[in-house]
Amino acid sequence: MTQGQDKVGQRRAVDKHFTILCIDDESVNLKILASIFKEHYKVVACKSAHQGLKIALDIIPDLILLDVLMPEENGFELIQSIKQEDKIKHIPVIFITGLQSAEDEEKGLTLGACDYIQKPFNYGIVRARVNTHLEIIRQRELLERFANFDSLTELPNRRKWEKDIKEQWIFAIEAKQGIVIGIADVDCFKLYNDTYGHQMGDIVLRKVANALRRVLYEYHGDIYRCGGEEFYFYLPVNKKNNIQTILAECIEQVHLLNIQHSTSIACSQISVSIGAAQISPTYNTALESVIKKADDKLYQVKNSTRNAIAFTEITSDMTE
Ligand SMILES: Nc1nc2c(ncn2[C@@H]2O[C@H](COP(=O)(O)OP(=O)(O)OP(=O)(O)O)[C@@H](O)[C@H]2O)c(=O)[nH]1
Repeated sequence: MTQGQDKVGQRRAVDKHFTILCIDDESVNLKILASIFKEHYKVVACKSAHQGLKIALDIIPDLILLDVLMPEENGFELIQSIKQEDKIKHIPVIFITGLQSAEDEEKGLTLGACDYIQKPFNYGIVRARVNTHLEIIRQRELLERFANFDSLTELPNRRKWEKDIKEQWIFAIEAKQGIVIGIADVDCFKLYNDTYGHQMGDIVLRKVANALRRVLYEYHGDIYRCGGEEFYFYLPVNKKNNIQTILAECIEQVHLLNIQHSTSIACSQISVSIGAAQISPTYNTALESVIKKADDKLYQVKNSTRNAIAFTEITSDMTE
């Protein structure tokens, strides 16, 4: 296989993650659309607006190709229903229709369609227009990724933390499950930079991030880089997770990196301090107060030995 072919192959593999939902009451049109797109995208076809809405809500496609004239509910009515559903209102809809007047086209676009293609259509034009809209989605996904990730450690960043922790918090409340919120901070990192240089410091941050992530992922938690050498994390509490053991494993895995730190006052190797708070939250508990408790605990360790854990279990009325 040539390098060029390989690239095309990779591109196709990436494209396959897009799903196009085609809604048209004519089987022959659905067959044509499937034949145009099935090589590069996943195509789901359906023959009525009612069914189309149900499928869209179920599979959340990346793009919808929609006929206008259909028995019972028509495409103009369906797009209005789509735009009222939070889960799918962002999905681009392209009308493919036999209606050829400027008024109809204006109506379709005003109702929120991103494009309007008249039948009989040219295969190449349909393909090009669909590709353009999927390319916009691809770019948006890329931007979102960059906006949510820290390029040095490849961990999600503070922006993502703020979004995810709210979701995890709500999940814990509804599932009546405990959650641990923690902060891990590299010890004497300024001294490390001063002794070994900033570039070596960057390598340490990457390695520490990786070591902590490996442990927390194993127990279905997640970790975020929220400051220079400060990592926020959460862990779900369940019968299988012994929290104190997991936190001790985090400390241990950082030790096992075996990175010498001759000027540290905490340890002769790179180490982290961890502050963490466990709670079974209710709608009356404030997430910020639990993060503050974890921060207080971290402060406590930093003011003593460092290279250790300070953990507290708090009740939903915030008493320890
Ligand atoms: N190499 C590197 N250093 C960073 C980065 N972000 C922050 N830092 C450094 O991290 C150091 C943090 O210093 P301090 O807040 O004084 O904390 P510390 O020296 O780790 O001391 P304790 O937390 O009290 O143990 C500063 O010197 C920052 O310059 C980064 O991306 N790369």
